[in-house]
Amino acid sequence: MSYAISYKLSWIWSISKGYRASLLLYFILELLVISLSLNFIYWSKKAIDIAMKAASGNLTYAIYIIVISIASLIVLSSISSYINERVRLKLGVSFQNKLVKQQMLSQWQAIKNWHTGDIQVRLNTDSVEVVNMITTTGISVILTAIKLLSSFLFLWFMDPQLAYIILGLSPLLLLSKFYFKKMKRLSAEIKERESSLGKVVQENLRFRLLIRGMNLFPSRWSNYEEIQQGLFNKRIEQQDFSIITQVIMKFSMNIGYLTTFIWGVYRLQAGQISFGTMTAFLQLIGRIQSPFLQLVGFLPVFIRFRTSIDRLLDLEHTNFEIQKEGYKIESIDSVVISNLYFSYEQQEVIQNFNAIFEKNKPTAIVGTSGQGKTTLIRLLLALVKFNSGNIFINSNGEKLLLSTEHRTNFIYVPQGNTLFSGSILENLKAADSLASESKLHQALITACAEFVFDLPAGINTVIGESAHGLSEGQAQRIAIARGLLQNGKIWLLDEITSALDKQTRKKLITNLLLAGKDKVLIFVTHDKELSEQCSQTIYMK
Ligand SMILES: Nc1ncnc2c1ncn2[C@@H]1O[C@H](COP(=O)(O)OP(=O)(O)OP(=O)(O)O)[C@@H](O)[C@H]1O
Repeated sequence: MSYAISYKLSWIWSISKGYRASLLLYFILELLVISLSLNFIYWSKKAIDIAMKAASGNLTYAIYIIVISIASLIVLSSISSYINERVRLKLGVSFQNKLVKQQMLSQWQAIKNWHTGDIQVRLNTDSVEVVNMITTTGISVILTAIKLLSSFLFLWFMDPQLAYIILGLSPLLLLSKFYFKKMKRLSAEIKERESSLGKVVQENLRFRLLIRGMNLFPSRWSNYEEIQQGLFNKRIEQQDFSIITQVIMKFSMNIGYLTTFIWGVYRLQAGQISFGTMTAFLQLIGRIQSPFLQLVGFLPVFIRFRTSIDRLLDLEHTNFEIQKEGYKIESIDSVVISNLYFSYEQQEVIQNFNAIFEKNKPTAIVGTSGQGKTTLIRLLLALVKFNSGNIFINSNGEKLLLSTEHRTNFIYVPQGNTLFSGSILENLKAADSLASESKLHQALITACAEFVFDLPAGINTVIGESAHGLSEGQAQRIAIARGLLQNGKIWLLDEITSALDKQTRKKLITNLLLAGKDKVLIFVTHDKELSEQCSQTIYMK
């Protein structure tokens, strides 16, 4: 989507909050550097003229000023680069933190619509593009324009005719609509292809074993190669276009230099200018041409920046959950659902659903695939909002309307493999960073995960991405232990016995029913043995 310029500007302005003073200081220092460098040109011209007896004055004094100008120039430009680097890094981190946090809090619509590979590309490349523009490139553009203008005015004061000739020779055609349009199109196409590549790479790597196992390697590889080739072709097209524009630029730049040189030499011979003025001409032409070249070089960066803003704004324009501090409820008697309706977009998944989940009375929720069991869990965890009806928690006779702040009272063990890469201990500590050794052991024992103690590195065993290195049943039991460490009074356990053998399943059910006897227990399950041991069974159909 393309956003209005005023909207983009106010967005950028908001990103720079907290860094504006440092950016202003950087800008002022760079301005000083520009004026010092012009001062240097003026005094070098003067020194040469004094030395050639073309002007009167004190040569030692002129040299003194030249040395001071150069020394101050070095000091000031070092300080300004230091400030700029710091701001760039700090702003980069805070901006990326904000974006990652938003994405971690995104609601189901965004999760469904946005591929993590695409999000990663946007977070890693587009955010860098925006931060660089705010901290460095944007200010450099203004400074370069000032440099160009001041050098041009300086030259104009010395020789107006020459100044006009140089201006006329500048490759202004590069600022044409054609150039902008083509660069904008190429930049958008490249970014789109980068996102597509990000998606395929992420999935091809995540499922690499499965892909080979399912004999899908040839098709997934050719899919990858096709996208990579498309991206390569677009980059080549952009490179060729840049090279052609650079050639045009260099050509006119050299003509500009030659013109100045010939013009100066003839005027020097005719005695119309001094030798000092001639050297100042040659220095100034460099000082006009190089900022001009820089300004033209900024154009593709600027075009990429505009595309990046659109891409990041698209990402930001998704729905996010407002973070609220968790609130622990002292005592929970029951969770009540009444007349609940919920739909994903057009599809109604839950209609007029009613249930009471009481403590000491474990509930089994059963139903065929696609009936809305996982959706019900999402509703209980306030991860999705229902259309109508109510969910409330009964606590000592008080009815608390369910909201995200109550999530901290839940223990949720999702189905499947949900361990993070790192050690088993790190996974457990993610739930309770202060858990004592005995608490960790107890959780593992209740979850029938004693096998952890027999591993060569025990609880410090490192597991790979998606719990690589553990069986599905083992990963599931560690995930249960992790859930148990959270001290919630409402337990939501989704298909926790699906990957276990009969004996372990039986033991796990006994352990959980015992450990959770004063809790509100809700099992989503296809396991008949488990549902038979529950006080009530709710069928979803
Ligand atoms: N993020 C989503 N966006 C749109 N529709 C969804 C989404 N998640 C689930 N659905 C739809 O909602 C319906 C219920 O899905 P849900 O995952 O709750 O079923 P389930 O009973 O848990 O199934 P299973 O036993 O297979 O896990 C399905 O028809 C599914 O297509």
